[in-house]
Amino acid sequence: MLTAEHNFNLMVIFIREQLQQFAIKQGDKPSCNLVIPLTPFDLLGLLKGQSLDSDALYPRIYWEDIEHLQTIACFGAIDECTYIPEPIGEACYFGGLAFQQQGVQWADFPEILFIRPALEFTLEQQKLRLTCHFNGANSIEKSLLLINCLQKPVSPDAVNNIVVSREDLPNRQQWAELVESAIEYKALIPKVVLSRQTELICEQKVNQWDLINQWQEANPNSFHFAFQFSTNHTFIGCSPERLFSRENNRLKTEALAGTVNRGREPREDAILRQSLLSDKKIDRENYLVQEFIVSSLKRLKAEVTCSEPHVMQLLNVQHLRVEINAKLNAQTKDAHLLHNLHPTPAVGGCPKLPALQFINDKEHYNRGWYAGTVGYLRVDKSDFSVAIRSALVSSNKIKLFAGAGIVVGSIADQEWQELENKIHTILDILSV
Ligand SMILES: C=C(O[C@@H]1C=C(C(=O)O)C=C[C@H]1O)C(=O)O
Ligand SMILES: [Mg+2]
Repeated sequence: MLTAEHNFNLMVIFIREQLQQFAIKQGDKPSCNLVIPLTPFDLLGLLKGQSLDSDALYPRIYWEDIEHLQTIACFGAIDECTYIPEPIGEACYFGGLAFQQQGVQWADFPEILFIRPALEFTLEQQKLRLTCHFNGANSIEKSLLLINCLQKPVSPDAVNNIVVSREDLPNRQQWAELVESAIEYKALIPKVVLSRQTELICEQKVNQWDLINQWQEANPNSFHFAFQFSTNHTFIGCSPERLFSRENNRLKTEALAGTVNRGREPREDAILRQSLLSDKKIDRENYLVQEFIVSSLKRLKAEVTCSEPHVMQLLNVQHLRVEINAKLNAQTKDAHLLHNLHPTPAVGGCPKLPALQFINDKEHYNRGWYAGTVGYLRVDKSDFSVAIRSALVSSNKIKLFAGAGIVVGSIADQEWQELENKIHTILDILSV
């Protein structure tokens, strides 16, 4: 175990020695991962410290679950799948699914992408470990190469950038038309979630690691993630919503839908909070999600229970939330869960297919990984967040995404305001 005084270079030497000893014991075809305990340091700082042109260190992934049980930074890949893999042994895959498997044209972000990382730094209960993942010959050499490229962490700074322009797609007028046409379809599609892309151009290049750092400080009770598959684009997010987590055959999921803003003072906040629990339109937004999740799980022969609705408070908004627990059928795999649950009517609509068709036909831009799902898969455990409250960062551009569920009784102006509230935290960080 390293002591706190050891600097980064000593840590690299230490890791190299461990890898070399492991190679002597295992030969060049190791049969298990190598796990090395390290003195804790900041993982966002480690991601920030890496040079953009260290190709071997791509993909770069950051992940923190909503309960803060684990914070993870991954570098490099020893396997890449454009399908949902079924992990065996100690394998772990990080990745995600786009919102819709139709017409995804996001550079670097295909319909499905999962990678098995080469290096995985995991901070858990204040202890840091490095897991070197191996598959076959020369694996240890590959890990050594990556370790030799690693540069020391650089502490995240406050975001200090000026936004010079903003463009909404759809704009306010187009949004009103979109909401109106969704309401015209209400008999066929009782709920559809419509969304907007807001493109900000900043004066300087945006540091995505500083941005996610500040975003997670402002909204700690969320998942925090970043996926960077090449120099050009990083998809980041600070999402309050879980698609599901599974531990062996125990599944946790939720219906999170229905939004009001936070009050300026405690009394107003409490009134708004109460309105979430009593408003009919909000109840409908949420209930349609719950119904979809429960029936999807029952179709997979799971035993399902739901909690009473309660309120989840974030910095600028509060949501109605119902917890759903299930005991899975022994045959159910993560791929079944992903294909059956994603996208739920929290981001798509219901009935699922007509709602997705409506979004595909009418929305003004391509959602890509926004409202998709991101997370990881292992044999015994998997965890996926719904990729909302997310942004695509490239150079000096940030595309911010926000959506709102449209049901009978939705009013375009109020839903526009809901979109504004949902991106408020990040606009605040950028002082727009
Ligand atoms: C689609 C988003 O959020 C979803 C829509 C909500 C709503 O309309 O009330 C609330 C939470 C999420 O289910 C988003 O934030 O982009
Ligand atoms: Mg809503």
